Amino acid sequence: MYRLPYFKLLAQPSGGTTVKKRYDIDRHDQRLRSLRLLSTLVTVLYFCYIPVDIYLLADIGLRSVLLRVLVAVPLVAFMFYYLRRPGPIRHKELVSIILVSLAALIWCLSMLGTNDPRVLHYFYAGLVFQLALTIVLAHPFEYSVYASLFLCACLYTTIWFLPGANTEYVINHLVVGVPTVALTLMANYRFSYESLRLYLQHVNSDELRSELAARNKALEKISHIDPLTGIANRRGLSRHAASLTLRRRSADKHVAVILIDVDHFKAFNDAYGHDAGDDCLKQVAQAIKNACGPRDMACRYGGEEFLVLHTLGASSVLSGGALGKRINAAVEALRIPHQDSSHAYVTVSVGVCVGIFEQGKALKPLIQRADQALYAAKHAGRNCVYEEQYSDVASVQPSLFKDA
Ligand SMILES: Nc1nc2c(ncn2[C@@H]2O[C@H](COP(=O)(O)OP(=O)(O)OP(=O)(O)O)[C@@H](O)[C@H]2O)c(=O)[nH]1
Repeated sequence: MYRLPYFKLLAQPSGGTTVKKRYDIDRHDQRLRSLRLLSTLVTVLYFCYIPVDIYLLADIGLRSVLLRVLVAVPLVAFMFYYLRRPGPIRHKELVSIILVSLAALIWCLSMLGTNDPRVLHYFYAGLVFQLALTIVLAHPFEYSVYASLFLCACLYTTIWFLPGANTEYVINHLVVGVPTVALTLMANYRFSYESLRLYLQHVNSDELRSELAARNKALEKISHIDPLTGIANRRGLSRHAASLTLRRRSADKHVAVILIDVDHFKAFNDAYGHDAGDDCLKQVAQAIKNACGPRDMACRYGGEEFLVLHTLGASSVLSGGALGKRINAAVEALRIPHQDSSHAYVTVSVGVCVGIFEQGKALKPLIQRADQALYAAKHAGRNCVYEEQYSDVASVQPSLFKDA
């Protein structure tokens, strides 16, 4: 069976329920606000017509006042009370549209009491109710259709009982009434459909935005991790260093940069193959990470080189040199055979530089000094730790921590 696109959209599944239910829930407040405002305006307009009734059709003036005050006022009061209560927006819209339909019925009943033939001109005003039902209050299309049918039934039943009404008058009225009903219903359909379509567009772009945010977050996480060893990469180090400067604004700013380089790694690759080299790097990375404290940052600095940013301060028990030694010992303890090393196992050389890490300043000077210390460790025979102190004014000679 053919269904209008508006109803197809409403019936579509969305987030475990239907579009209709989500639309009603998500747009409740917005729809209620406009329903309240427009209902108030329509009510004011409705009661403003009392003097018009009295002026144009004096014989039904009292009847009109009584019907509007005794019947319409309590109904309007009930509607505004109901709009304030919690409940689904569709129920509130239904109450509002029923009230407008009843207001039209009350108006028709008033007209029935007159003997004044001028009522035939005035009766065209009944079509104003159609405008209120479909365009002004802009209720959901299905409600507007039922209410329009009810209004047509009221108007074109009453019309036969008006003084002086004949077939020609009824046809004249229909000539205006039928297009008014049809065109306003079309306008209402368009409005209902467009509102729903815009809402769905909004939902889709919201979903896309949150999906994009989640993917960006995942991507951001991945981009800070070295895929081979699973520890941080240089980007991760930069991010950590930046957060460190923020956190350590007034605290002790001493840090130790520890550079670790696997000894004779080219020879290891040549002897055992690249895959075994990869596996060795993974184990070394894990050993370095395990040797570090919770506030330290271990990263793969490049190739077979690692860097640890060790935060010194009241909470840190180990000095930079001591942590360097611990890392050196941890790698040696892995006992990864290395036939081309004089130590018979895979070892690392370590360069340490302790210095002040100022906010906004790059780590680079400290890393350069750590690299010099590492170079010294390599030249001293490898598998040892060298440390440098860094200050802007003085350069300090490397000192040996552990004999190879
Ligand atoms: N398997 C593997 N090898 C790597 C990786 N990255 C770098 N390398 C290798 O690491 C080796 C580094 O060699 P060198 O810079 O000469 O240093 P080395 O042989 O360790 O000598 P020293 O540092 O002086 O003790 C090169 O052969 C690179 O190919 C990697 O991700 N996996």
